[in-house]
Amino acid sequence: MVVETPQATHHDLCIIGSGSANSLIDESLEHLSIAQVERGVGSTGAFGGTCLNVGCIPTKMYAHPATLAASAPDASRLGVDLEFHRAHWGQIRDRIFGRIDQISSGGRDWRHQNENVTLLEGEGRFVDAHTLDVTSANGSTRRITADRFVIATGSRPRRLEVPGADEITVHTSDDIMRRETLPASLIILGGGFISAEFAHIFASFGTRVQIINRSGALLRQHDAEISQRFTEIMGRRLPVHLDEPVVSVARGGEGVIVRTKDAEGVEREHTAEALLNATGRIPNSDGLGLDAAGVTVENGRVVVDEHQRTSQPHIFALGDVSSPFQLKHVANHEAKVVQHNLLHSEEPIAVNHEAVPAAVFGHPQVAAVGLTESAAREEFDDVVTVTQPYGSVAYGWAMEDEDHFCKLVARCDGALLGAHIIGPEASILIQPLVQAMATGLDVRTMATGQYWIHPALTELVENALLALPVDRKEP
Ligand SMILES: Cc1cc2nc3c(=O)[nH]c(=O)nc-3n(C[C@H](O)[C@H](O)[C@H](O)COP(=O)(O)OP(=O)(O)OC[C@H]3O[C@@H](n4cnc5c(N)ncnc54)[C@H](O)[C@@H]3O)c2cc1C
Ligand SMILES: NC(=O)c1ccc[n+]([C@@H]2O[C@H](COP(=O)([O-])OP(=O)(O)OC[C@H]3O[C@@H](n4cnc5c(N)ncnc54)[C@H](O)[C@@H]3O)[C@@H](O)[C@H]2O)c1
Repeated sequence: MVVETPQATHHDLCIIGSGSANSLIDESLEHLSIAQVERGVGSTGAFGGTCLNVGCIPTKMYAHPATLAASAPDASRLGVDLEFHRAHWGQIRDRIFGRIDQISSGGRDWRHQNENVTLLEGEGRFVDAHTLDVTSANGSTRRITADRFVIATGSRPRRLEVPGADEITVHTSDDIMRRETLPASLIILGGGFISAEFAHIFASFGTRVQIINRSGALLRQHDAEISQRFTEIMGRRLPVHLDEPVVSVARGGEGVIVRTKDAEGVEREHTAEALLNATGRIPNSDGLGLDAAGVTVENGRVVVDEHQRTSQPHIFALGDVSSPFQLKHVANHEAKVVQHNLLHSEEPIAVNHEAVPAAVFGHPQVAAVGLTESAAREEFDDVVTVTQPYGSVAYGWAMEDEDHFCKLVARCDGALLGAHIIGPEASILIQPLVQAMATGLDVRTMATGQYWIHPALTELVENALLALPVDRKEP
């Protein structure tokens, strides 16, 4: 029920954010009066959050044509001459955002039509545990109160905090995809997911890309063998500067100059037309007035229990603002848990953060689930592993593959602890291994208890499972 007072409008539920929290609002919450607060994400201030507007979806819509463009050298190894002429950046960009922007604005219009939902377009900030001020772009503020809240404010790109950063254009994933032109050259700072995906996209389209990374390997959070192989392959494709922390940036050279200094004190200068900062994302917990609401924040993340409840039992949180995983499928799962717990507070369900997979849509792709070998060895003393090359199965012969592999980590009794794949279609090949971990299927039953289509690339997974030295007393 909406209650208007001279000071504030009261709602049953207030949801801050229109990303993953958007899926909370369906017919099951029709009986509630809901205020949804959204300030607009990215460079366009769009409705619908990161994944739709500036994250998963547009990046993969760029990565797919990039993979086509990058296939020419692979084809020539197989005796097929393909030639890459050029990427029509403007055409690709307009096709992608012509589709996405409509979905975003359609979602916003739909929300405005919902009878039980009031969409408040502005920045939310708690005044106390039940009161939120919403300040719109024109500076006007509306005050609302609510019985319960969901904080789903996501995360934002980390700012580059070195001298000179305020004087040049430092792109982030929020704005680089909407550039007017394809840059002739690009420096990418960071060696994680976003760096890997944008390096693939721009390098494939013909931009001279270089990566500058503070540490000694790319995708460092992955299993060490995967990280090492990915770093090697990227190093063959484009210049990768490792162990080079950035000390300053400036206008000059081809457009921007990035100065670095390594541990020995050696200073270097790199130049490119454009600069992309991809050094991580910060949860949007600051600026929300969470102190005033009595909501605990640790290391920037809103603290939640297994039911996604914050330190205030009537305030839930989900997604990048509170999750240890900044992944859309995790945020979606957490949203389902929150929805259930809003409706059934007497029988709350718990979140499941076991066997969370992730894929990097670079070239090559990388996909992983579960423990790395080193994490597994820290936890268990009977760890066995196998590293199975793509080139060891028939489809890998067809591809003349020499670079890529599947690595499995298990216990001697056949329990799968982790799976790591680098290579073509890794994001798809990982899924049966995710299923095995989620259902507790042991590696022998998985390998021998089903047909594996011959000679599909999935034989890579079958052979890796068969090669694992399980069922033995000793590792
Ligand atoms: C370039 C990129 C590529 C990615 N690719 C993938 C991928 O392939 N697969 C994958 O699983 N994950 C991917 N991710 C991660 C994924 O996008 C996020 O984990 C997910 O979108 C987080 O959802 P969320 O609901 O927590 O936040 P969001 O979707 O960001 O929603 C939060 C919303 O809250 C709004 N907001 C913030 N503060 C306030 C406030 N004070 N008042 C009002 N509104 C506010 C924001 O404007 C935003 O719309 C990618 C991320 C990026 C940046
Ligand atoms: N395919 C996907 O699922 C996908 C794609 C893109 C982003 N994401 C999500 O978004 C998150 C953010 O992506 P990201 O690539 O920005 O972060 P990341 O954590 O994957 O990588 C950040 C990189 O920046 C480096 N770094 C951090 N602080 C630095 C500093 N001060 N100076 C120099 N280097 C620094 C890190 O060492 C690392 O190499 C990812 O962790 C991921 O969860 C997912």
